[in-house]
Amino acid sequence: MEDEEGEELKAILREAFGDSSSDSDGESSHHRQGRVQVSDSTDEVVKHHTIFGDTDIWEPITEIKGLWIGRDFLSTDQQASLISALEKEGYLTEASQNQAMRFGDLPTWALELSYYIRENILLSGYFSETMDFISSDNSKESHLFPPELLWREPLFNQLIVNIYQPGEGICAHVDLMRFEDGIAIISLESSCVMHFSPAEAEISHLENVKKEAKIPVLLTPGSVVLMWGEARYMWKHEINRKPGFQTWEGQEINQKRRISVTLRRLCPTR
Ligand SMILES: O=C(O)CCC(=O)C(=O)O
Ligand SMILES: [Fe+2]
Repeated sequence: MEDEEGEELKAILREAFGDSSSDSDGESSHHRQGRVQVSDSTDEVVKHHTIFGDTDIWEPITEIKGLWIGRDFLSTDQQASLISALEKEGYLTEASQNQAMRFGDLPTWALELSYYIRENILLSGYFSETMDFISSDNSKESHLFPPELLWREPLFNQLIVNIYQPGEGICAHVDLMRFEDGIAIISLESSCVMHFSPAEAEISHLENVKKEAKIPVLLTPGSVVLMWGEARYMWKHEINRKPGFQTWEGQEINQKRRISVTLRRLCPTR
């Protein structure tokens, strides 16, 4: 019975996220523009469409090295599939449950998500096996993810699902050192602003950064945040959803339930 359910879930996820070996997903299961699409003989330049993938979903947060956001990383259908996978796990049943954690062998949906992240980074146009084109700032010429992190196996082996009711958030923190570098956070449901501020102990290592700096990053549903290097070790991140803190471009963001899936890798135990 469990196996059957597992197979069913796998099928749903394959349909939504696509199979990395045969990428035949059409517009129906993929609202954002296709990742693998060739233009017709009219030769018109179709923005967003390249045979190498969606380069334009990725945006560096230029103030913070190693911080990138992939907007519309998951289509509306993919977000719905992910939410139903979380529902099937029983994570969303009780409003009082605000966190679920898994270590080691991740469930199929999380493995699919990990492969999908890797695939998108590889296809992004901001990835090089050698790091030699990396620029010293966090511009478009810099790196989305370092190759040694992208190719580790497994890419992630720990996940946390955070379920935030309106008004709930997470205090400023640097993720625990028991996790390796290279963290991905997928956002679902309500949009919110995550603020980054320099970690006190690291301020002297951060060039041209004032200690009171606070960098807002808008996390929209279906987006993925990639954090590595300075962003992971030298900056704290927080989400304050108390009234008055969630504004973007002068507008208050209506706060409903928000779900995030954080994927990380544990440091090897000695
Ligand atoms: O919910 C989020 O987007 C962030 C979660 C987070 O920072 C954490 O679990 O360490
Ligand atoms: Fe965190």
